[in-house]
This record gives sequence, structure tokens and C-alpha cells, in this order.
Amino acid sequence: MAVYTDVNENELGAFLRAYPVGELLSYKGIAEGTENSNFLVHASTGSYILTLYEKRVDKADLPFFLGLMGHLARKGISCPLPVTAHDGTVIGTLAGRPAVIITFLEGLSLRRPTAAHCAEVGKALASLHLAGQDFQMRRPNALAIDGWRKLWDASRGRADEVEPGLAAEVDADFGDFERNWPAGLPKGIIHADLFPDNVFFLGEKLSGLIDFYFACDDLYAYDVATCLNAWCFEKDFSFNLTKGVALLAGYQSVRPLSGDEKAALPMLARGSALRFMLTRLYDWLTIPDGGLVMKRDPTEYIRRMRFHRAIRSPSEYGLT
Ligand SMILES: Nc1ncnc2c1ncn2[C@@H]1O[C@H](COP(=O)(O)OP(=O)(O)O)[C@@H](O)[C@H]1O
Ligand SMILES: N[C@@H](CCOP(=O)(O)O)C(=O)O
Repeated sequence: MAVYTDVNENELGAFLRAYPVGELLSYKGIAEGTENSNFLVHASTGSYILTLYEKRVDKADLPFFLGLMGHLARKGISCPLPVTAHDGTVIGTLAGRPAVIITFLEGLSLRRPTAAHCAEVGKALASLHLAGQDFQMRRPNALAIDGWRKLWDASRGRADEVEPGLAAEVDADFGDFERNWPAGLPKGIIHADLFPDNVFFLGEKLSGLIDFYFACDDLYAYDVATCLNAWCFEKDFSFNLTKGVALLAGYQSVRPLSGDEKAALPMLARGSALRFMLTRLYDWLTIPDGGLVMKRDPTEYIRRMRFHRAIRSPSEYGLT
């Protein structure tokens, strides 16, 4: 459920008059998504997405996220383009929330991606990394190790309720990450949340990337590791090597990974699994059942953490 704030027809009609989108024809709330309220808007010039930013997005980050989407769209990445209002601004106010209009992308997100889809995602991720290289704004990753530590401090006391032994397991992991997190690898703009719900396809062809609200500066190979976690595991938590081979080959057909990046993949994939386990665990323990925020199962990412801990060589992900 992702309509936390309701919008009435009159206020939306007035809001839209500030943008070059024509007259409001119809609109409806979009159930998918987690963080913000989203609406599909039909106006006389076409379809748009209206996003109202809710409290978990830091308003100070909006110029970075929206500037990045504009930059990537202009460089040929298929992602939403924020619409500029008649007065030259992009961010307006609607129903008391910061609000924007972005272009609508055609396509569907997939519940069961195939290896062919994984190859497309790998290519798109590498193209995004290259296209972001000359983006001028910077945003440190709020969910790097220090951010993980804050989430863990808030959740550790109840972690064993979710999985007995989890507190000790994650404590040991933190020691490892703090000593061995890779330094000196290529970095730049990363998406940081390129999960299947944020990628659209038309058949086997990738048609768009959305949801740049975790984008930041971090290691490119960390973004690759996040995609391995999000795209290449099956429902039974087994790693699908065919999908790993496809995703990594797709990525490397656009941006080859260095030897150091390849060697770091097991540590990065473990770290990324911990990062998503922690945000899920925090939500699981702090958000009341029946609330508006959709809670995701942290144990799916505990399984991935264990898988990566047992990896002996990056070739086990499908690197050749
Ligand atoms: N530019 C877009 N074009 C088409 N649909 C979109 C677009 N942006 C968002 N959506 C729809 O809105 C949903 C939620 O968007 P998302 O950015 O993932 O929200 P949240 O940040 O709240 O998770 C998506 O799953 C998709 O259905
Ligand atoms: N991809 C994250 C949750 C973030 O949700 P999104 O709707 O903003 O992509 C996870 O799976 O934990």
C-alpha cells in the first residue's frame, strides 16, 4: 500500500496548472511502492506519475534524486524525467507534502525474472554507472556501515525473536565488515535499490528503471552485488548460477569489472545482504502490524548472508 496521503480533485487540478501537462483528466492511487504516495495521473498531454514525499525521505535529498533522474534521462537511460513547472521549479507542494510530477514509463515489473531479464538488468546497471560519471551532485550512502550500525543498535535487543542466534551472528559480521570492507574500488553514482519492482520490461526488453530514492555515491561493485542478491536467488533461497552468469556478463559487456572488484564481490554481497536484512528487520520490529508501510521478511536476507559467508571464490557467482 503506498498512498499515505489523499489528494482531492480540486487541489490536484490547481497543482497541475503550474506544470506544462495540460488539463487533469483522471487520476488514481498506486498500491505498489513503500516509501512515498504515488498516483497515476492522466492529463490532456499524456500520463504522468505524481509523487508526494512522505516522512522517510529527507527533503534535503530531493534535488539530488530529481537532478539525477533528469541527468540520466538526458543521457539516454530510460528513467522518469521530472517535469519542470512554468516558473522553472520542479518541487511543488500538494496536500502539505513536497510533490513532483515525473514522466510515466511503459512496462511491467516482474515477479519471476529469467536469465535473459537478468542479462538486461546487468547491462542497464552498467550503463547507469557510466552515465552517472559526469553528474555533479554528490550524496554519501546513508546506508553504508555507519548507517547499518544505527539500525542494528535499534534492533539488536529483539533480533533473536526473529531468528534465534541472530544477534551473535550479526555482531560477528560487523567485526568482519569493519576490518575487511574493500577500500579503493571504483566508485560513483549507484542506484542502490535496483530490485525487480524497480525495473520495467516489455517482454524480454528492459523498458525503464525507477525509484532513485536510495541513489548515492558508493562502490559500483556494491550495486552489482545488490543486484545479484535481488535478481539471482530463487524462492527456496538457492542461488541460480545461470542468472548470476547472465547478470554479470550483461554488466561486463558494458563496464568490465576489475580484478579487485571481482575479488571483493563475496564481501560486498554479504554487506548488501546485511543492509537489506537490517532495514527489513528494523521495519519488522518497529512498524505496527496493519500499518501503512509494507513490511518485508528479513529472514530472506539472513539466508543470503549465510550463502555469501560460505563463498570461497567469486567464480561461484558466475564470473568467468
Ligand atoms: N515513472 C513511472 N512510470 C510508471 N509507473 C511508475 C513510475 N514511477 C512509479 N511508478 C509506479 O509506482 C510504484 C511505486 O513507485 P516507487 O518509486 O517504487 O515508490 P516508493 O519509492 O514508494 O517505493 C511502482 O511500483 C510503479 O508501479
Ligand atoms: N528493496 C527493498 C525495499 C525498498 O522498497 P522499494 O519499494 O522502495 O523498492 C527491500 O526489498 O528490502
